[in-house]
Amino acid sequence: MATPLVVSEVFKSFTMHLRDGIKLPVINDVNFSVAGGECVVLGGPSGIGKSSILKMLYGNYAVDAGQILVNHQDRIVDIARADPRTIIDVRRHTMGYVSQFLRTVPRVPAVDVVAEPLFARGVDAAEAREKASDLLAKLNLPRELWSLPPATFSGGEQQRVNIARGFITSHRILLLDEPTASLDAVNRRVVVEMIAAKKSDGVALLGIFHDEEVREAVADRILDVLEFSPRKAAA
Ligand SMILES: Nc1ncnc2c1ncn2[C@@H]1O[C@H](COP(=O)(O)OP(=O)(O)OP(=O)(O)O)[C@@H](O)[C@H]1O
Repeated sequence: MATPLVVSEVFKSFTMHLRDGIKLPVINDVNFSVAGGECVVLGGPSGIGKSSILKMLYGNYAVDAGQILVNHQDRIVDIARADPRTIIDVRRHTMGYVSQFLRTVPRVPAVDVVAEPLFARGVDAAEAREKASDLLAKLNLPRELWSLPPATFSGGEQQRVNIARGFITSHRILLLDEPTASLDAVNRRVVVEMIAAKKSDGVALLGIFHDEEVREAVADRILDVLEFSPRKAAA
């Protein structure tokens, strides 16, 4: 089977249109791949470009040059050049993303927020809700919250809903942007176990973890993003 994710010669800069079009180079010549069953962690100092890399991979940020090759339903898709419809299809079937914050939808109960990626894939609603409930129980979200919209939940409760939503599918690639930032020690351990289970299932994981204990527990490899920094080249 082809490698799930291959990033090759990627460059990214931000153009500040309100500041005379000043160009801020962020990363140069990014090269790495993530194999199935592997968890690669993006490391390096604050502001070096870790989140920007994840956002490019997920198709949220444009890429100046290079390729982001994703093995999607037995063909290779280059996210750097894919049209929006293809990117939506890749997100639905192949590549998941757990951001640090939940984007809450008014009036939708937590259990349906979690089950939604399965609804989108045509899974039976009762089956999807059962799987969502299992994940919310595993993440110790109080049962009385499951039927409520998450808008008023605490930061850690919202983050657990977000993690459950990101982990509910069997996507072959999972991008994790600080998924444990607002969690207590017990729930951090649950997430570490959930990541280990994804690895055993052959999922390719790429994440940012500022918590050193979590990073050490999940990382097969730490990629120092400083290596790709234009600041390094200028030093
Ligand atoms: N949308 C944007 N527009 C302009 N500049 C941006 C944008 N997003 C990020 N940047 C800049 O790109 C650089 C890298 O930011 P990024 O968030 O990727 O870093 P990071 O390594 O994830 O940082 P941290 O560990 O603090 O979260 C920063 O200098 C940031 O200001």
